[in-house]
Amino acid sequence: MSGEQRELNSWVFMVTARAPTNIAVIKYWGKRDEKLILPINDSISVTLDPDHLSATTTVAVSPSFSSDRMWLNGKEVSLGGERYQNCLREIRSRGRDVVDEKSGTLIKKEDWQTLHLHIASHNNFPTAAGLASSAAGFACLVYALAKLMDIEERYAGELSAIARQGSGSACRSLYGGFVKWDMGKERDGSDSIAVQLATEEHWEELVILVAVVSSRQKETSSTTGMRESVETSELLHHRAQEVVPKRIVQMQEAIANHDFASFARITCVDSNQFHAVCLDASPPIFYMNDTSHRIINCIEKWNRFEGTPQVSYTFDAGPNAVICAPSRKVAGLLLQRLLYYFPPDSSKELSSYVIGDTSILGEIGLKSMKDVESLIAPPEFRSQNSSSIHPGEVDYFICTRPGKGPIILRNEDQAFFNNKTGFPFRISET
Ligand SMILES: Nc1ncnc2c1ncn2[C@@H]1O[C@H](COP(=O)(O)OP(=O)(O)OP(=O)(O)O)[C@@H](O)[C@H]1O
Ligand SMILES: C[C@@](O)(CCOP(=O)(O)OP(=O)(O)O)CC(=O)O
Repeated sequence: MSGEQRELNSWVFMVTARAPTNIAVIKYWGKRDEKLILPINDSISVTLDPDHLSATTTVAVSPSFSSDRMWLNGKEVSLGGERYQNCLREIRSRGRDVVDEKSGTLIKKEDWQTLHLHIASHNNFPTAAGLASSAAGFACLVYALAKLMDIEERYAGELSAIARQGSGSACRSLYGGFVKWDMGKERDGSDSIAVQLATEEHWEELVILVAVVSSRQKETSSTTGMRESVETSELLHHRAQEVVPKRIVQMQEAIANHDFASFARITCVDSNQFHAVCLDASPPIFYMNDTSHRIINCIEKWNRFEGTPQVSYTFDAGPNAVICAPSRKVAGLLLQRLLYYFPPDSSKELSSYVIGDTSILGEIGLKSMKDVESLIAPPEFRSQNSSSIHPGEVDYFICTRPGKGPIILRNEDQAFFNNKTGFPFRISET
């Protein structure tokens, strides 16, 4: 940095971005390189609407900062972990000369190595509950820092390869719509990148419903679960070598052709195989719980009753279900079923039980809990008794859809730092 800028130590330059989560329909499970986070198979995901599930991150740089610091959901967290350090190092090495137009400050590219960063991020959904907070979080961090440092990709997917080093699934959150993560072949991971298969508009009729079964932190992290599966499950190797390559081709075709029946079939069997791999690990890993199994049962029964898949289900490393319907009409039928089987416990209002894009509720005439109480058993369950109703087992539902990739939020009111000090407005005491 030049002499006169060194004296003007008061400037703060910052950028705020928002990035979505994604849900895998062909799962990533298993690494061939733990440090670079290189997978043993390709995967495909749908990006979820950031209005309902996303991370928002402000990154700031100032000569007045004495160290790199990060606040996650209002609480200071350490940036010392290898994954944060790898992302920061990769991003810093690509930083370019930047002029902050407001203050006229010039940051030279070599300054990025010595200037410290402040990072504040908030998720609009529970962190570490198996709702891919790390995917949205690392995608957002890398995207925001790339804007701050004016980084241009030297090859398509370069930013996704950096986000991947934060959390594998994060690479897919750099794009909207339908995304494939190519496992790649190179040892340095440069070809292990995300590629957009289709934008969110390509199949915008899809409706996605997340059943949040438990928002508590899970027992086995994805990272540990994957490592133990690679080390002990024979099924995992068969899956990666024989099964996934075929499914990737079939899934790409299903997405390209809006073929919901194939999309749903592959999504369900792939989720089930991923959980079978976890069960095949030694000791076995359980991510789904009884409620998850009941949700699967309810959907399988409905699909079989109709003779063709009405909706798909998939579960990541946790008990929450992500259910996909081909249209608003079918999503309405799905919601009626789910609210019938899994009503809230008596204390909850409908408006806090179903959140996100709740317009479908109105379309099916559900305005209050009274309407939910008067729902009748769906035809495929008419022969059963009331023991198939499980009040209070689902925390809440999020109604969403395929969504767009990361964006920059230009309104200064959306930043988490005071633009004079570069420190958070509010710091949580907890
Ligand atoms: N907004 C964020 N910005 C940066 N890092 C984040 C953010 N949110 C979460 N993380 C990181 O991700 C970690 C949680 O990741 P973890 O894999 O345990 O949960 P998850 O992503 O919710 O679940 P899964 O990846 O299994 O779907 C946090 O401890 C934190 O390090
Ligand atoms: C089940 C999954 O959600 C696993 C996600 O694993 P992570 O990306 O969280 O794991 P790390 O790379 O170790 O951070 C399937 C998927 O998203 O493809």
